[in-house]
Amino acid sequence: MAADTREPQQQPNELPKGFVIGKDGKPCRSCTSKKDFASWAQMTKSSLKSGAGGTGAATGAAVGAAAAASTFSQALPTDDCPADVETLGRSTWTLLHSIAATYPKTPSVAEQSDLKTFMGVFSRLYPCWVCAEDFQVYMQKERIQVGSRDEFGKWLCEAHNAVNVKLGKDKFDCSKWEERWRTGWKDGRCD
Ligand SMILES: Cc1cc2nc3c(=O)[nH]c(=O)nc-3n(C[C@H](O)[C@H](O)[C@H](O)COP(=O)(O)OP(=O)(O)OC[C@H]3O[C@@H](n4cnc5c(N)ncnc54)[C@H](O)[C@@H]3O)c2cc1C
Repeated sequence: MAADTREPQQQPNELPKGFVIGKDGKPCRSCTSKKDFASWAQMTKSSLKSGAGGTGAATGAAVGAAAAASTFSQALPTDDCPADVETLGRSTWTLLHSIAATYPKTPSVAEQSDLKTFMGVFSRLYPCWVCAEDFQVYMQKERIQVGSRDEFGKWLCEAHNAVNVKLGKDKFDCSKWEERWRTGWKDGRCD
């Protein structure tokens, strides 16, 4: 889902849609879904077998990917593998929305400052670099709201929705963010 054509462009000509190379020129697991990574492994293995590789850095990336991806694809049914873009995303949203859920209703100046700092650093360190770049742009456009739990919760919900829209998913109803992440649903299914 994280298909991206931005720099670095050290990719062989034919890549499965959604496969992303990291800034180090190697396959970026945390930017790519398991499915796309496995497709890349198959393609790379076949192309290496037939002797039709790319050149220079692209070939290096391909060889690295073949080795990494063959292990990765064999290990698909287990959970103890490096996170792909979806597992990483799901876990991260859980952390972020849970931070919103426990953020004070009336935060102190220090708490507001901590949250701003955390989110700024987070947006630079997020392991999927294409996701991180877009999130930084989002944060520049939509200034973070940290004045209260509800303010931050809704800001984060809208930020998550921006990613949902980018990925072609439905928007979440942000009036329900607390039910989803703090109180549990009114129908009692979380009790
Ligand atoms: C900062 C960030 C940027 C990302 N950028 C990309 C990207 O560029 N490309 C890419 O492929 N993936 C990206 N991801 C990952 C992506 O957002 C998803 O996490 C991943 O695709 C798995 O999606 P999912 O359908 O399991 O649900 P997720 O989107 O992970 O959501 C988890 C749960 O949160 C709830 N939820 C959904 N929307 C909202 C909302 N708006 N507010 C509150 N709760 C909500 C739902 O109950 C859902 O099941 C990013 C993740 C993060 C944290």
